[in-house]
Amino acid sequence: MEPHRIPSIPASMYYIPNFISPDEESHILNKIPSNRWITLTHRRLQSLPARLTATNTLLSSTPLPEFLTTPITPRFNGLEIFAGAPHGVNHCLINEYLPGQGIMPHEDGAAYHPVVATVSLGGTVVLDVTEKGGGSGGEKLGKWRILQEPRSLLVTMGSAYTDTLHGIAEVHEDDDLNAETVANWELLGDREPFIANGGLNTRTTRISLTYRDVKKVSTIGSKILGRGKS
Ligand SMILES: O=C(O)CCC(=O)C(=O)O
Ligand SMILES: [Fe+2]
Repeated sequence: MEPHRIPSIPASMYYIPNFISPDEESHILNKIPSNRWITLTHRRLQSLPARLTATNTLLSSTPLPEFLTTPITPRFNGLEIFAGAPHGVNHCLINEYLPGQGIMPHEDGAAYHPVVATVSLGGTVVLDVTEKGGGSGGEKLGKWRILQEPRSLLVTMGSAYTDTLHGIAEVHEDDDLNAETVANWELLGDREPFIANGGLNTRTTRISLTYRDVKKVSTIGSKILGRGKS
């Protein structure tokens, strides 16, 4: 993973362009169920294999569907991305953003083992990453921009997971994209379109798959079956 590390960001974020092929990308896009979207004001999403409960518990005995695991999760294993996670990947959030849509700056929090792996499909966006404030005000907080190309993988772990917020601006264009302003510029699969376009990225529909390990998994199913005792 070391060659993929994004420099300048707190440890650790990694960016891998072309993590999946164009054929794999269209296969996944075709398999996303059209009738399972949960519509929010600024985007829509699917939470698989189930939504977390109010206590952030994954209450499901169904594994992730095949289109989300093949070929992606074996590649995570090859890179040992979830090697330290108690369950490995057990959850995936599918987010869809139309041009002009985004997500407010937030942290993913303690419900998950502190590793997120994001596969991007469709369009390109800038993810804004900011250092969390210490509270006293005054101090200069770190800010970084990560350009996420379609078919790329972004991995966030460690203090990048615990000490920063991430968000996507609600814009139709990302501008001023260059070596000075984009933290993963040298790691991009293809910088040419942004250079040719004067540092602009025109948003098109983007779908992201965020893979995680939900820490609390209910054993209710196995209790019902009388297999819960260990
Ligand atoms: O779409 C993305 O890349 C980010 C999604 C996100 O931050 C989340 O689902 O928590
Ligand atoms: Fe997030």
